[in-house]
Amino acid sequence: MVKVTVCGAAGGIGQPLSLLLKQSEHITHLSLYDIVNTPGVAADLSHINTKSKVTGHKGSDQLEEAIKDSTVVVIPAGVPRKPGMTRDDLFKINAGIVRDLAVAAAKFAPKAFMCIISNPVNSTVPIVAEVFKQFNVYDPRRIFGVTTLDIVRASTFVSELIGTCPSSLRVPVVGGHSGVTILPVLSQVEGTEKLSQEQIKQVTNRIQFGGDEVVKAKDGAGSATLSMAFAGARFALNIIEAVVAKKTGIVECTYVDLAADVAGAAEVKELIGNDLGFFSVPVELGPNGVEKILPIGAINNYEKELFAAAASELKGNIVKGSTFITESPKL
Ligand SMILES: NC(=O)C1=CN([C@@H]2O[C@H](COP(=O)(O)OP(=O)(O)OC[C@H]3O[C@@H](n4cnc5c(N)ncnc54)[C@H](O)[C@@H]3O)[C@@H](O)[C@H]2O)C=CC1
Ligand SMILES: O=C([O-])CC(=O)C(=O)O
Repeated sequence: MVKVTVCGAAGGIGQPLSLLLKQSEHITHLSLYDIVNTPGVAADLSHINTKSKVTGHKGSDQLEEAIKDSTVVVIPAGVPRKPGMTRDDLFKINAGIVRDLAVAAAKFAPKAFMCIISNPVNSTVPIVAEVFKQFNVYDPRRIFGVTTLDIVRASTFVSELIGTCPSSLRVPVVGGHSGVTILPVLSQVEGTEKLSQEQIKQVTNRIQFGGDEVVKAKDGAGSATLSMAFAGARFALNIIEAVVAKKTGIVECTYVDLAADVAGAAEVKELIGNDLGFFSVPVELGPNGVEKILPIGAINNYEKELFAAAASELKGNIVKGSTFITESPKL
């Protein structure tokens, strides 16, 4: 059985994400959870003639049934930004939502691969980690912050400049998932040497603030949903390929706990400093999730400046997420 549960399945991301996941022949059960509208979304998707059974679950009374024994749990639940807001402004509402979903997962699907989309990702992933620790089921190889949209955007924006095929251009983007904590490593991308430093700066800024571009264009109607659904499905399906189909050599940048006792973590910590617990790094996926953390590789002086500018904000975000759980009454 390969059960994938989408929490927030009736939302702007949740619906197209579920549609993309319904196309996978590896998934046998697609479980859709939300506090509204899931019966309709599930009935609709269930008519698609692919392998997975689709079930809809609405409201917290049905959360256990929704999430129980999931192989993968994808969480795009919570509120999105409006113009003028930062991702951190979403913490007030989304931290509690993500905590409650993490509690259900820790109790009823402790072995699930957790893919966290809800913002602020820099803080919500530490929240999930702390919840799993409290339930003594924490495995840092199985909890991921989904930063794939940054990579997708970077491939698009850089390709536009250097004239390559966007779907095959791989641009490493490490760090976190908000503004200056998003760190594109363009010096490692062949073809960028022909760009001026001004162009590099501009495209770096566009990647870091790509989310704001969409928030502004949607003008109060939310943030990226369709591109996020694409990115989220790519990430979740890569996990499934690695775990279920045992495909090797799949590498994605994703925001993980560097405490993961896996090859490569120490090397990355040396580059970014020991006190940053979570960081998006290139990860090789395997049957247990994070198989190997790959080196970030050489970065140039401009990128070193970006790394330095990211550290304090990212650290603050991580502490805010962790302490939301550790400084509250025991769950
Ligand atoms: N990681 C990333 O790169 C990105 C993250 N996001 C984030 O994803 C989140 C969702 O965005 P949208 O889908 O646009 O929002 P949306 O408002 O369209 O959908 C969110 C869904 O979550 C549901 N929900 C609320 N509380 C819930 C709970 N306790 N349990 C289950 N479901 C619950 C809502 O009913 C709604 O259907 C936001 O926090 C947004 O900032 C958005 C884009 C990119
Ligand atoms: O910008 C937002 O609030 C949503 C998001 O994370 C993104 O599009 O990267």
